[in-house]
Amino acid sequence: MSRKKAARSKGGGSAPSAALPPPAAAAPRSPAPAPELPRNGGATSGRPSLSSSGEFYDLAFKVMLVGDSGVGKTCLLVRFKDGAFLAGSFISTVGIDFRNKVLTVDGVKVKLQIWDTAGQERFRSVTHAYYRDAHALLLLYDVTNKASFDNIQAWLTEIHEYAQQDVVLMLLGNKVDSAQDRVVKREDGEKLAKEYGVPFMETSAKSGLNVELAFTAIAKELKHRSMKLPNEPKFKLHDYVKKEVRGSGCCRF
Ligand SMILES: Nc1nc2c(ncn2[C@@H]2O[C@H](COP(=O)(O)OP(=O)(O)OP(=O)(O)O)[C@@H](O)[C@H]2O)c(=O)[nH]1
Ligand SMILES: [Mg+2]
Repeated sequence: MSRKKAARSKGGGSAPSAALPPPAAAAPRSPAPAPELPRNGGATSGRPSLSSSGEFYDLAFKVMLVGDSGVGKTCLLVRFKDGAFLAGSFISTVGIDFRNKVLTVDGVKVKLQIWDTAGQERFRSVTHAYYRDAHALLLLYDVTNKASFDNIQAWLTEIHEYAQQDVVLMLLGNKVDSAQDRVVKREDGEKLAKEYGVPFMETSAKSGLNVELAFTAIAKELKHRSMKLPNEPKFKLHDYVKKEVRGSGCCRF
């Protein structure tokens, strides 16, 4: 399993790095959860745990970024983790990489271990092995690349085959800052998401639009599933995303 980045046609740039945890096993569809991170979702213990970066957290979940090569998975992760954009460079991810971030959700510290997968076909067998331990998947396409949108159906088939049935899934149309190059309309993304019953939002790793929101929404859903309090109303991810996207002023970059 390599964490290195292979330089692609558009030149150099920095990439996230961290010691890569291995998948629990190579065989897909076997429902054995990783002991550290129980299925959707579980506290690691009754007490807070300490992350490798020295931050305490109450709950930990694995989130996987998937989608065609070049849609902006690595940039989305870097934007979320570091608040920066890897401008002008495209260093295609090799295999899989990961970064951790601890969020505070309704007063609870939630650690997201975010796995950044390679979109290139040749690494597909590597990423397959990681699906089954993912608590949530962010599936990306690029609004300036029609093929990446057309491939969403194939990605959903793959997800259906390899991920857990109860995995939290969200569709993201990235690069909305590139308004002049847009070829996939927001309505098309909305329609596809509705067809498959998944929450949807448009994002920009470049401007930061909705990046925090996408991860926060996932963390909220996982936290609510894990810590359902009596008398607490059910958290509805779809409704939350709709409300927050409207509030974020979806089309300002
Ligand atoms: N304009 C714009 N460009 C972006 C955005 N996100 C990523 N890019 C650019 O798109 C290219 C690909 O981004 P990456 O994040 O490396 O793509 P990836 O999905 O990780 O690709 P693989 O690792 O090959 O799967 C880079 O040149 C980025 O600078 C965005 O939101 N807006
Ligand atoms: Mg990448």
